[in-house]
Amino acid sequence: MNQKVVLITGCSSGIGLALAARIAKDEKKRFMVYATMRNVSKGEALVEAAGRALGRTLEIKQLDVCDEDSIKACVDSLPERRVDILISNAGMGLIGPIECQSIDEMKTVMDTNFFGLVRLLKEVLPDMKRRKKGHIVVISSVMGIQGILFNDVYAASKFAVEGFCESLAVQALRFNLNISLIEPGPVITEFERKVYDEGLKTDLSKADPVTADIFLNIYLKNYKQIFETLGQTAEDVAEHTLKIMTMEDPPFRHQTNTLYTPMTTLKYADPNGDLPIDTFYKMVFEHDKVFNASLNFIKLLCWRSRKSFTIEKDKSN
Ligand SMILES: NC(=O)C1=CN([C@@H]2O[C@H](COP(=O)(O)OP(=O)(O)OC[C@H]3O[C@@H](n4cnc5c(N)ncnc54)[C@H](OP(=O)(O)O)[C@@H]3O)[C@@H](O)[C@H]2O)C=CC1
Ligand SMILES: CC1=C(/C=C/C(C)=C/C=C/C(C)=C/C=O)C(C)(C)CCC1
Repeated sequence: MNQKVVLITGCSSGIGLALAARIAKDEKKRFMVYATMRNVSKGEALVEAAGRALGRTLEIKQLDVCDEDSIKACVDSLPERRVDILISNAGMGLIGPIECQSIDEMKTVMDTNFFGLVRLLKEVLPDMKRRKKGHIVVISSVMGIQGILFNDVYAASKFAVEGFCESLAVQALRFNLNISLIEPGPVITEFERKVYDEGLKTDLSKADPVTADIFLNIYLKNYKQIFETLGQTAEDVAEHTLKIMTMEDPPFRHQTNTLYTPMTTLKYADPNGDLPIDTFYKMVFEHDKVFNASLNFIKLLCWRSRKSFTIEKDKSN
């Protein structure tokens, strides 16, 4: 059997966990999955989700994307060090006014989200080039193409990921390698809870009252509602990723959330870059009118697309 070897990072929860379990349970058994996490004692949820696939098409391994030695040890432990599909998923969020965040906190975000990917590729890319075969799939974000209020450093880390991959993609093509960026909007995972809880704990004493007010009474106040309205499940993102992984000619970018695309389209619609900034300004600061109206409009779209999906499904039965 010609199974593809898949290495995924950050599989203790969320998208990584859902994706590892989904592809390990592939009906055609097309994949051998090495699901990695920095702390293997957190593997219980994945063990449960993987079920009978554990020990057959899925193995759990230790890998910390911030530790070069752990990446090397993990790749060295694979048969012939072969990785056909690398899924760089491990990541973390950070929200709040920059004047309330330490440089060390910011460095940890860059170190995990950006240098984590760089370290992985330094270990895996030379072998892929030699074999002239491989697919690098990176869980980026809509924030890899568009900044969002109070996500300054997180968005910067995902922009770094995107610039890095866009540069590398040309060279990769010369070696018959593909790179794909998966760009989810809000996804309901541990990420949301961790970021929100940390956000609530932010020491706002270094922020001026206006900034503190915007963060607490606009951003955090609407945060949960945004995830409830627009949020996708990790399983849904896993399905999108599987589709991209199995394409003959995979795209460089793929957004997973059609409810969010009106927002990212603003970026491509205006070369001056003012349209998304002005629109977000209105959505945030005239939020009573514009923001709620926008969310209600998106909810309506969501309801209609679910309805048409149900009708399509009914038709096909
Ligand atoms: N949730 C969302 O709204 C969105 C998320 N994303 C991206 O999706 C990816 C997955 O996030 P998501 O599943 O939502 O969040 P989770 O918090 O559920 O999962 C993040 C995973 O990354 C792991 N991780 C963090 N640091 C390291 C490290 N140094 N080495 C190895 N693993 C590490 C975590 O491990 P541990 O349990 O040990 O902390 C965890 O397994 C991230 O890259 C994120 O930026 C993109 C768009 C939207
Ligand atoms: C929709 C929207 C907003 C919030 C978006 C959020 C919160 C997106 C989160 C995305 C995530 C978590 C991506 C992870 O990589 C604003 C700026 C409040 C107002 C403008 C419209």
